[in-house]
Amino acid sequence: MALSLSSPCGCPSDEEEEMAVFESTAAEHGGLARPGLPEISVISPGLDTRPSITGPKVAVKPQSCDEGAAERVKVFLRIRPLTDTERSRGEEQGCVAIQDEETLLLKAPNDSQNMRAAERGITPSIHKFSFTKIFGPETAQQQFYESTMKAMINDVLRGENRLLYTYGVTNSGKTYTIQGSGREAGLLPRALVSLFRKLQGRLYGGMNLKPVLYQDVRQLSASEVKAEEIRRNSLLKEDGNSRCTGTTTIWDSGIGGLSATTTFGTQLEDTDSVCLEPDSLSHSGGEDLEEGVQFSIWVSFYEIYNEFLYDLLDASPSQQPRKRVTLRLSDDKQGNPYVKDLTWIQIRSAEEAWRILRVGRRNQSFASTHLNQNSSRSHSIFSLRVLHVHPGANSGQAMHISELTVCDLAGSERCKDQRNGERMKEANNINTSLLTLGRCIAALRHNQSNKSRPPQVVPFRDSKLTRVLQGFFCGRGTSTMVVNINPCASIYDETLQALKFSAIATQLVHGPSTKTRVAYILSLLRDPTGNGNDSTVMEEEEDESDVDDGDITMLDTKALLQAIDVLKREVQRQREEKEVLEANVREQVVSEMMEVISRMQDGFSETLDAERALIEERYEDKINSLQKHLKKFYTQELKERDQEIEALSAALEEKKKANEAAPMTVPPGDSEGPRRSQRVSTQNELGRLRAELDQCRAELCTKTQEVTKLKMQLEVPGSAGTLTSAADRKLEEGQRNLRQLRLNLQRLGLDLQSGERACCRNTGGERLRHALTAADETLAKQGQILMELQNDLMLVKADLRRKAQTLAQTQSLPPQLPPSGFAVPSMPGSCKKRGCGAGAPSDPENRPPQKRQFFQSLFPSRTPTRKYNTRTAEDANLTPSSRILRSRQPSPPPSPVVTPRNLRGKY
Ligand SMILES: Nc1ncnc2c1ncn2[C@@H]1O[C@H](COP(=O)(O)OP(=O)(O)OP(=O)(O)O)[C@@H](O)[C@H]1O
Repeated sequence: MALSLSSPCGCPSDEEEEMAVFESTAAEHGGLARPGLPEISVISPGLDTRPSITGPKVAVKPQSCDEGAAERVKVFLRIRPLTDTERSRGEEQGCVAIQDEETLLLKAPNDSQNMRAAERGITPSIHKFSFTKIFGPETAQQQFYESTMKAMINDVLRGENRLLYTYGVTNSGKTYTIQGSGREAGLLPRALVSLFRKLQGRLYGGMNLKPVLYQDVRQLSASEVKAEEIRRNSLLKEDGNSRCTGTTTIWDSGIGGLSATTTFGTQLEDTDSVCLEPDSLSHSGGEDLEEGVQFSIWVSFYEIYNEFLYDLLDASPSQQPRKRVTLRLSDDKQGNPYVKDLTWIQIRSAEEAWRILRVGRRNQSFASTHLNQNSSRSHSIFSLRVLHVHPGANSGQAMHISELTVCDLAGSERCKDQRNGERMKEANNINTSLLTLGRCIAALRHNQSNKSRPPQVVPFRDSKLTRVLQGFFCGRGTSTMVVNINPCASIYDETLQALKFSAIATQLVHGPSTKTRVAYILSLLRDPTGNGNDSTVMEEEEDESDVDDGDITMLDTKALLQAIDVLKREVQRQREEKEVLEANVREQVVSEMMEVISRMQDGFSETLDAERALIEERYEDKINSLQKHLKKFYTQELKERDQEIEALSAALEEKKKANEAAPMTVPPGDSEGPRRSQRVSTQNELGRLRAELDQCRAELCTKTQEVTKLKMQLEVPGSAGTLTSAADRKLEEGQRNLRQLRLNLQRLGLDLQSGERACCRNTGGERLRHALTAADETLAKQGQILMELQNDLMLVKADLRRKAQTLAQTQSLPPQLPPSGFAVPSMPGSCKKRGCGAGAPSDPENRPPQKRQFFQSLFPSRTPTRKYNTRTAEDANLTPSSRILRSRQPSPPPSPVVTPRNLRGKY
């Protein structure tokens, strides 16, 4: 698994530093993931904690080479356990894994946005984070307190300012961590108990010293003290009243510390019933406290709700609900922000502190959201100020003031998940202030790591939250962050964003006091070039003349005008810087978009290719099946044709044999003349039909070749659609031709059959005439083929007419006619064929009796007076059909005149 780049020396360059911040904060601060991301992103607190390319990350304890001994901001991670309901919902998918005490692995579940982005190659699916310490779900409250907050109490009592704030997605356990639930007291009650145990016997008895402004102390007059006393008592009474009206209230601040069990009919029920086990707090005395100093403890509690500040300890004597008064934020002379008119209550025990806290919690904004039944809709800030009072000093003079602030931030959440308009507005405000906090931390980090460059303006003023916490980030105290996460898979993406945010905080160091705005302006006046390279000098100067430097009213008009000029230049410079930055960002956006588009293009063309291949495959299958069917069909057709042809050939052959055998069996005689001539004529006809059959065969062969050619064309791949349609057309044409051929063949077959029938019946004149008439009709139907026959027929008819006329003329001249044996020369051929010629056998024995009778009855008056044993030239020119027709013509009757009409009537 590849890891992100590392610097082997452990001291990264400015660019690398920026990159680390960019990588860890890109998503929530509008940054961009860079192309070519590794599979795993590594986000670690140490500037010198660098992942190795070849091996696993080696976490090195923070030791910056250029930051000396500056202490790093502590960021603790706490993972809350899954509830039974969450388990049953299948939220446990192992997306949060503790690698060691400092390293956490986040693996994107399948249905997360992060996984979808990872699948597109935009971001890694596994993230590695490092923290000061990681606490798993099994961590007890006491253990967590000891590792995180216990030391802070000592620091505060030593006079230092400390901030602890929780950060995380909604329902991740922030309130549980700060306040606790049920018997599991959180950090704050434990800290209060611990503090007062340390201060046993060291509390300042008076109430005349009160914290004011940012960190000032004011001596109160007697009447003011009285007013303070009344306010304090009323608050404690309020808590008492609440307890009395509740069903069960037990408050015990006995030896074991603080314990309370309260059951209210409100949503605060759980959090109000916090208790500490007697043995959970080890005794820790105040041995290390400054000798002789007494301590006065004051607390305040307020919330930032929808960017408005509300005092949670603003006791209402009437107990009637009234419109809440918003508080204002002001700056003191040094430009330090403070909450104006905030209620500060002096407390003398942990019990009192806790009771005050409970009163405040009752005023706090909670609501039920889809993720948390009792969700904090505001950032709540509980502050505890410790006045270090020197007994030797003038009455009421505080030697020093220190502060412990515990901030329970509202959980970040997706606005779109909120269905209620009010909840959505709250979520929006929460997210905006958290975003500003992130931007402040990022700017601070940038300024710390890029000292050679002009400092960025830290946008503390952009939200109320960052303004009130500003001092802790600017050197007037230190901050500790507790990141709470919920290991549910369904909120993985939000958890990832929260961790990325916290990753920047892990890179912060507790620097010396940074400049306030006034101080910043003054520094610019001292160094009009605005290089900002005077941090060390400024810090030293600030220490010496803090008050003087902060008073901008000391400057005269000229200096102020000069300051304005310098500021204008600074604004111009920063604007240019931003423009360059924007151009870079745009460039990166464009290049990344281009990459995404090209990836999409690749994807589309791949899909297109696959589709094309699929369609081609389908069409090839279709063509193959079409070819198969056509092949089958034509094979069948050819087979049938072959069979028909074979049958016809066999019939022809048989007929041929029969015809060849006929002259040998039939003895020559007078009556055989016409039969033979008819047979010859029929044979000729058959010969002609055979020739036609051969021609048809040849045609069939050609068609078969065409079909084969078509088949071959069908087998040629490519341009399937056109080829198929062309093949279809050709095949249809071929089929039509074949059908035509089949018809022709059938006709020919019929002709042959009728010819054969005629041949068989050539002994019966009438039947022969009928057969020939039928053949004639059949032949007449063959338009083109019989055209010639028709012509011939016309010729023959013309000839007959002529002969009939000649005959008529001859009969009208009796003396010129031969006496006997001379027949009318009407149709020599036909006479010859029908046995009327001189060469015809006259012996009645040689003729078949029935046939001779038939001929005699047919031609009763004819005598073979004239021989037609030789063919005339006219005969030689006759076509077979003409000859058949002539043979069909009977001998002229003995009537004196034979007209063509009469002859035609015979037919
Ligand atoms: N470490 C823990 N052990 C047991 N239960 C816990 C733990 N952390 C949180 N819970 C439980 O999880 C639920 C949500 O916790 P909590 O209300 O503290 O979340 P939150 O982060 O403050 O939410 P929001 O931001 O919405 O106020 C509570 O029921 C709480 O008791």
